[in-house]
Amino acid sequence: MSIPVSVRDLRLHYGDTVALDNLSFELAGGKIYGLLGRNGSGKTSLLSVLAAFRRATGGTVLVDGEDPFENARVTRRVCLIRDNVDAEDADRVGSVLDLASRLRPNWDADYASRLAKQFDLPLRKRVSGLSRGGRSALGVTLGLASRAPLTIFDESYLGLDAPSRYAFYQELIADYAEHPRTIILSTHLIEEVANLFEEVLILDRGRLLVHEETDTLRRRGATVTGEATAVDAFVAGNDLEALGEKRLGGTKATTTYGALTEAQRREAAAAGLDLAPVGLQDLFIHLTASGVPR
Ligand SMILES: Nc1ncnc2c1ncn2[C@@H]1O[C@H](COP(=O)(O)OP(=O)(O)OP(=O)(O)O)[C@@H](O)[C@H]1O
Repeated sequence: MSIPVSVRDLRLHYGDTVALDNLSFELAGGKIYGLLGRNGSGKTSLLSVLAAFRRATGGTVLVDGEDPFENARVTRRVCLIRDNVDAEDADRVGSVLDLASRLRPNWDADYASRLAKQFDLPLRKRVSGLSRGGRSALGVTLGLASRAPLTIFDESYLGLDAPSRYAFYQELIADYAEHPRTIILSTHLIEEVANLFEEVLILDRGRLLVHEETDTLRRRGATVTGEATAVDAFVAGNDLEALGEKRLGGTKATTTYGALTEAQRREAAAAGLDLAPVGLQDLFIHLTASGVPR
């Protein structure tokens, strides 16, 4: 039920603004992908092209092997949930779900009802009367219950409060395990969702900066923890770039950038230091900071 995505030399311009600049990548599908990037890096533009909401200026986009633009066979199998959920303001929430049940081939009505209850969706209320959290809850319900082979959440759950966001993450993982599909999440809440991502793409000013498995990406850095002087000696002795540090009494944890060699790992162990993969957010901040050599 999952579908692959292939992007070659994709360009998208809005007048003089270059939103996407020769992007190329392949998603095999059947995974949860994280799409990260600073404000204005092109995430929404990319996702809009994948879901055929916009036509590319140049390059090739294949979703399940076909150009998605004005291609109903593909678009009915792609569900993009945007920040401000696409629903008529005058419609009642219940009618929006009804409409989705008619448009979405894999719609699961029982699951939609269960999600509506879980997220306290007021079915009789008009969309215009929903709070920001209510709009996000509607988006999440539409996105999950659609079970579209390519499901995309573009920051659409950020209006939910923390308990509801965690409920969404749990639902996503549980439903994805039972009904595997290709899922892309764009987010600024990196640490919260990092564990969901099997692969991560980072956009930077319209270009693809990183496309890697999450575990591989995390090994681009390390958190070195132990007795403070030993940590400092290890970091300085190996000429490691420190991204940040935390101290607690005589103990220190320094986040470093750069993959460690086996010899360095052995040296750390011999010095009584613990090594852990680095947090995705720390890496993201480092990689997308202006002035950092790439
Ligand atoms: N409709 C539009 N008209 C003109 N420029 C646009 C339009 N939509 C986006 N842009 C520009 O294209 C670039 C990419 O924007 P996009 O919304 O895709 O980025 P984003 O990564 O989703 O940003 P954010 O994280 O802030 O939502 C930005 O420079 C933005 O100003």
